[in-house]
Amino acid sequence: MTILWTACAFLSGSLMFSYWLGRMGRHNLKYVGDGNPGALNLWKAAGYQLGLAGIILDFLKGYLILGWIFGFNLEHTRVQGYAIIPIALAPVFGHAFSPFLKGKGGKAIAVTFGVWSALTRFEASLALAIILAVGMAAAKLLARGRPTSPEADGLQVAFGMLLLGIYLYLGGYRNAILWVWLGNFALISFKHRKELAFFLKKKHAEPGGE
Ligand SMILES: O=P(O)(O)OC[C@H](O)CO
Repeated sequence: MTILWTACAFLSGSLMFSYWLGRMGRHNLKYVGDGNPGALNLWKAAGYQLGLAGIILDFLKGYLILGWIFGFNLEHTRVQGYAIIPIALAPVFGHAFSPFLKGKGGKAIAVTFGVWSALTRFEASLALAIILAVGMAAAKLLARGRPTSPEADGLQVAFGMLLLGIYLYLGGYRNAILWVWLGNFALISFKHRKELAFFLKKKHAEPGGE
């Protein structure tokens, strides 16, 4: 059953709603902004109505499938022990490596919120949203109101996910949930590898850098 549920969750995550909404509005998100087939670029290309629809649908494809499989309550779920790990990670991997885009999916931020909403009844998603909002406000202050770079945004997302892991650990979440977080964190870092590499290179290029 675990394999079947994992396959269903992967298929749900691989549905590229933002990308398809963009195509319906004659926008190819591969050529918008950073080329990510996600809701932010849909918003930029087609406006806030479609952008919001993209965010909601990309969120729901993680939330609803896991809610259905886990029964919207992880304390009394029919899925036992570590079986939740592949199932919970499947929507995120589905979006990141969608077969509908020949394996080149998106950065998986919106679906990550859906997954953590289903796993923790919104608690971890709220924590992540607050972490990212505080990070964005701090970055805006540092940039003195100028728009932040895509590299800085990517660093913030990866760092936010790292802080979410600390939050889950301190919150006493069980090992299986912490493994889900580790997989999600690794994937988000991988999908932002160019942005992270930019900062690593910059540090090495600085006088005194190794
Ligand atoms: O991470 P995605 O692919 O869900 O896209 C969402 C937003 O565009 C984040 O930048």
